[in-house]
Order: sequence, then structure tokens, then C-alpha cells
Amino acid sequence: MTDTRNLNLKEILTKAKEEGKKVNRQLVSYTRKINDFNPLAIFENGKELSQKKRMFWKRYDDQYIFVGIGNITEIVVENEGKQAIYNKWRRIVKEAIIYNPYQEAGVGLVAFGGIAFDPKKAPTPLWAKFAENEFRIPQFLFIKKKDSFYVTINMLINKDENIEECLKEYENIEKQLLGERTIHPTMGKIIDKQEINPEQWKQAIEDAKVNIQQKQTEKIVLARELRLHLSQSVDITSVLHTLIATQPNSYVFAYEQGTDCFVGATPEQLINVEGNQLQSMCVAGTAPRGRTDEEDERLNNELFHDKKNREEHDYVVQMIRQSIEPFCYKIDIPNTPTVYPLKNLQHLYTPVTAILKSGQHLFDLIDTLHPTPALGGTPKDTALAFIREHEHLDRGWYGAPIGWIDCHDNGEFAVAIRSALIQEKEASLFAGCGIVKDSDTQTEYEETKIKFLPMLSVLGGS
Ligand SMILES: C=C(O[C@@H]1C=C(C(=O)O)C=C[C@H]1O)C(=O)O
Ligand SMILES: [Mg+2]
Repeated sequence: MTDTRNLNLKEILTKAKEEGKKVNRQLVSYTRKINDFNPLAIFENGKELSQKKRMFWKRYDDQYIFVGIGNITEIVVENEGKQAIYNKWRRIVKEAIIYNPYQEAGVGLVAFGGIAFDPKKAPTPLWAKFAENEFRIPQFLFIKKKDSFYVTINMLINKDENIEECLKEYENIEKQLLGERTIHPTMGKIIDKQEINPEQWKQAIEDAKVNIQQKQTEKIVLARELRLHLSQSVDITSVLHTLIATQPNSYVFAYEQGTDCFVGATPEQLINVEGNQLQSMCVAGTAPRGRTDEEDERLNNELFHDKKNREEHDYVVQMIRQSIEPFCYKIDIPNTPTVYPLKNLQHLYTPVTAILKSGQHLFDLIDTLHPTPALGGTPKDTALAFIREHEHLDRGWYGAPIGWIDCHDNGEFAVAIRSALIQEKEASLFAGCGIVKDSDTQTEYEETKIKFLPMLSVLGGS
């Protein structure tokens, strides 16, 4: 990390060119405050300027919005585990020339990405455009943090770079990205909606219950797919617009990979690390929302007291506590959950806070936490083996950590549920539920139907 305080961008690039002689291509990251911007306008303006590599992230409480346009370099590791991703990230940070006068988590050089739910499961063509894991450093990163707005420009400068030209080009792109635009959301029609093998999925639930009765596992999460054919290519900006409008209390994310885009509105945080402060969430146990206030209150109350849902939830609380214990102290987890309301459903919810011991970092925690019993099961390895064998679905990035890390190891990852893989005029939606000993197959089936709704409704279905 080269110290570039008091240099302007031109001077920095000239310095980078010098460095470039040694390393061939030098990464330069330059951050400055800017006037307020409309994140979705930037996302839309970036459509043609990003080589179809855009990303979007809005935190559930609106405290962070990121729009990433383009990709100057990515981190992809196969069969090496999450530590290898972290090591590559540290190397990039170490070698970069960084200008960033702001000491703010998430502001500056940041990598965004996701990982596959289960690298041991053989992939299918469905997720062909998504690597087992990928973290991307966008060319332009627009950041809204609380009430402040920033842009981070990332560039690769080589020894023969024409600095004047390069600056001009970046200025020009930035101007286009910040150009005014009003978003008029458009939505096509669903021509065909196909539940993928629902009967086979119900059979897997029966098998899971036998597995649980035989005491091999206590909880197994099983997911299924809904495949849509649409009348026109899905407009991702419109999808994000409607998700933001309809799904408060949720992270809204998009990761574009050429003609495919993974999009979702998830309520579930896997982990947030800022300095030595850690946050996580236990989200498991589900009921629909009521049509009237009275019905809503009744369903809320029933969910809170329901033995089966409380059990489903408890496995997550216990596992998160056990997983973070070796890495943290001052772990604070309330004994009783509360009910977390979303537009289409409500969940049992328990917040987790803790202090990280020194030397422990985000990727260690992701490694130990993923998948929690909210998406895998208990015990983890047995449940995963069961899912691998009995669930006829390529989960890809669904149900897995998606998020960001900055160059001081702050970062946040959500669990990518309530999500869809959009492939132009087609889309796959995913939803799963936690099977425990008292699960009723038909009720679980109905639960997944509601969990499809956040994405289904923004794609024109109900
Ligand atoms: C697996 C999903 O959600 C998970 C399962 C839940 C449940 O079974 O009650 C609730 C929230 C999540 O932990 C999903 O939405 O696809
Ligand atoms: Mg459930």
C-alpha cells in the first residue's frame, strides 16, 4: 500500500507509471467525495459502459449503498478454500497505490463477490457463468454511506500508459455514469412458470424426516427452483427499483455476469465486521403476513410460540454461538427471538454481537459460519451430505455468502436467499425451508411458495 497523501490524481498516475515499469500493471485506487447521486441512475447508465459487469448492494437499513461499474481485476480461486481468496485480496491491497483520505469502513478500494453454496456439489450448466467463487474490483465504485457520497476509481496503469488520455477517458466515463436519468421501471409478462420437480422435492422432505427420526441429523434445509420464461429480457435496473420499493428491512443485491445476473432481496445477514466489532443474525422460522392487522398480530404471536419454528430457529442460534466462540469474546445473543416482519412473510430473528479477538478476520468467520443451519442443517457435514444426495438442484450462489471486503478487513456478507438467477428472458428463482422432526411436508411446500414471492412479484408474477 503506497502512501499518496497530498498528491493529485495526475501525479499519482505518473508515479504509478514509474511503478508499472517494475510490475507491468499497477493498480491505482483513488477516492473522493462527490455530490449526491441516484444509485439506480448510475446502475442504468453503466449498462453499456461496464461490459455487463455491474454490481449493486444496499444494506437492509439503507446505511450503505454500493454501485460497482466494470471490473478491473477479479479474484477467482478453485478448490483452495476461502483463505486463498483472502490471501489474494491482501496481495492486491499491498501492491496497490491507494489515495483515500477517508478513514471510513467500506469507502475506497473494496472487493465484491460471492461463493457457491457447496463447492463439493457437481455444478450444472445453470450457473456456468458463475465461478465457484469470485470477487471483483470494479472500475468505478459509487458509495453512499449514511449521508455521504463517494466515488472510488480503480485503474490499471502500465508502463506505456498515456496519462493524459487515460485521465480524459475516466473523466468522460464518470460524467456519463453521473448523467441525470429518471428510472421508469418496466416489467414483462411471465409466459411460462414451471415448478421444478415439486413431487421429488416433497419426497426429499419425507426422506429428511426419516433421517432426522433416525437421529442422523436434527435439521436439514431443502430448496427448490421455479423457472420462468418471460415475454422480454428482464431489465435489472427495474428489478432493483421495485425490490427497493417493496422489500424494506432487506439487503438488495445484484451481481451481473454478462447476460446473467444474480439478484435478490434477503433479510439475512451472515456477518458484518467493522474494526473488531462483529454482528450476525439468526433468521429461521417462518409465517405468512396477515391480510389485516389482527390476523398479522395473530400470526406473529403463533410464530413466536410455535414449538416447531422455535426449534428450527434454535439450531441456528446454537450453531452461530458455537462457531464464533473460538474467534470472539463478549458474545451477546438474547435468549429469546423476536419476530422480524417482511413484506410477504415474517421470521423469528435473534441478533448476535461480539468482539473479534485480534488476528481473526472476516474470511475465517465466513468459513466457520457458512452454511449455518438456516441454509444447511445440523450437524453441518451430515446435513450437507444429505442435501448433496437428495436435493435435485444446483444452488450455485443461492443460499451462500455474498458481500464485500475493504482493504482494512471490514466487510459485510448477506446470505443470498429470496434470490433469482436472471438469464435475459428466463429466470430461476430459489426457495428453501428448514426441515425438523415435526415438519409437515405440505406446510413446508407452502412456505417455499411464499418465499418465491419477493422475486416472483418483481418479475410480473404473483
Ligand atoms: C432457505 C430460505 O430461508 C431460510 C429458511 C427459513 C425457514 O425455513 O423458516 C427462514 C429463513 C431462512 O433461514 C429461503 O428463503 O430460501
Ligand atoms: Mg421454516
